Formats: sequence, C-alpha cells, structure tokens
Amino acid sequence: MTEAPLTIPPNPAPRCHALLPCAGSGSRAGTAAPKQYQPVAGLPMVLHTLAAFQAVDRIERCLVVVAPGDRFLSVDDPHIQLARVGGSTRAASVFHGLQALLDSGADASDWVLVHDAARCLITPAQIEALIDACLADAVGGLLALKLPDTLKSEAGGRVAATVDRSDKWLAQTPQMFRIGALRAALAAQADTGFAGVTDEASAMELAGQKPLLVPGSAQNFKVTYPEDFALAEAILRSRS
Ligand SMILES: Nc1ccn([C@@H]2O[C@H](COP(=O)(O)OP(=O)(O)OP(=O)(O)O)[C@@H](O)[C@H]2O)c(=O)n1
Ligand SMILES: C[C@](O)(CO)[C@H](O)COP(=O)(O)O
Repeated sequence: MTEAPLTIPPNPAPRCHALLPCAGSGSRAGTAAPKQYQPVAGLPMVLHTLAAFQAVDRIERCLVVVAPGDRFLSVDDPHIQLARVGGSTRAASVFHGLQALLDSGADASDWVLVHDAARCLITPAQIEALIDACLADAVGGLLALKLPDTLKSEAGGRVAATVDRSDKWLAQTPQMFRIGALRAALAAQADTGFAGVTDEASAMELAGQKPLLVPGSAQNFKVTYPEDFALAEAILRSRS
C-alpha cells in the first residue's frame, strides 16, 4: 500500500494587532480639545503613540477607537484603521474596538496589544519586550512598574499605615491578550457597566486569570494632568 506523505501544516506565527483607545475627553488635562490631539513635540500626541506601534514589524495593524462624533483624526494608511465606536468608559471603548477588529478579519486567537493613546512615550523596544514575554505565555500580560516610593494608606487626610510595597506594581499599557479571551472577559462585565474594570488585566483577573507583569519604564507615563505635557515634550525632543 502506498501511503500519502505526511504533510505538516504550516504553523504561522500568531498575529498581533494594536488597539488604541482614543475616545476619552481628557478632563483632568484641562485642554480645550481632547488631550490625545494636543500637539506635543510638533505632533498631536496620538501620532507619537501610533508611530511607536508602526515601527514594530510584528504589529499587523493598529485600530484606533475614537468617539462617534470625533472629527480630529482621519487616516490614510492601510495599516491603520479608525473605528468610531468609542464608549462612555475606556473599557467600553476597548470592548467595541475588539468587536471592530473581529468584524474586519482578525481571528479570536490573534493577540491584541491595547495601549492608551495618551501614553505617547511608549517605545518600539518596550512593545517588543512585552510581545516577547507574552508570546511565551498562555494568558498574556502587561507592562508595569515597581513602586519607586514608600507607599502610604490614608484615613481622614493622615497616614493610616505604611504599606508593604514589595508586591505592588503600577499598571501601564500596552496590555496584551488573545482577542477572544479578552472580549469574553469584558463581555462578562458588560451588564455592570464594566464596574471594577480599569484596565484589560483587571477584566482578565475577574475571569480568573493571572496576567504576566513585564517591567516597563517610568517614561511610559500616561499624560493625565496639565504639567505632564511639558515632561512629555522634553522627553520626546530629547529622543529625536
Ligand atoms: N471613554 C473613554 C475614556 C478613555 N479612553 C481612552 O483611554 C485612555 C486612558 O484614559 P485616560 O487617560 O483616563 O483618559 P480620559 O478619560 O480622556 O481622561 P480623564 O479621565 O482625565 O477625562 C486614553 O487614551 C483615552 O482617550 C477611551 O478611549 N474612551
Ligand atoms: C489603563 C491604565 O492606563 C492602566 O494604568 C489606566 O488605568 C487608565 O487610566 P484611568 O485613569 O484609570 O482611566
């Protein structure tokens, strides 16, 4: 009997997509327009963020989630997709963005790196470090930072206690998970309005997972308050 040769199917590298929630109002930043469009070092903040992801070959495309009425951003690049599906919370914007990724051809088993548009200091090297760590992990994970300062708890404006910080991390983004797993984790929280979901990892934690903590950088801060713009500007100019 002649046996057909055994064909080993190709094992394609898993695909990675970026999803940038960009639908916030930036109320703490005090800018006239949403902070992600504020010029920093010569460009609207979100364009610095996008440039970092576009420099990573393993990112197949970037989906930017903006508010439905947003007319600040238009895109003319096949690797960037605009989804006007922002919601009333960051979690809702991410949830809708994941569906937009799936609707436009992404597979539930693909990876997604969710990253705040307002973290415009992310570097390609930091994104690569997260991808390297998470591709080797079943769950996925996030960039995060160990606390550089002593940590206090408070009661009535006074110190209640000095808190052991040895196991405490500040969560950053990107946060990288399988699209299907993250979508399911968020869907399970949708009927509470995503209460308690402040980042992707928290949704995965509520689903019983233990995301990987990958050391990030203090420079990958989220532009949140008025004084953050000058620091972001100085760092971006020092890099160019
Ligand atoms: N409904 C929302 C709220 C936030 N974001 C995005 O999530 C990221 C992190 O949120 P944050 O910095 O807290 O932004 P804002 O909600 O815009 O800020 P604030 O809370 O000061 O209003 C930002 O890129 C922001 O545009 C979003 O896509 N949709
Ligand atoms: C997702 C996040 O960047 C992780 O630190 C952060 O929680 C988003 O900011 P917010 O102020 O909680 O909306």
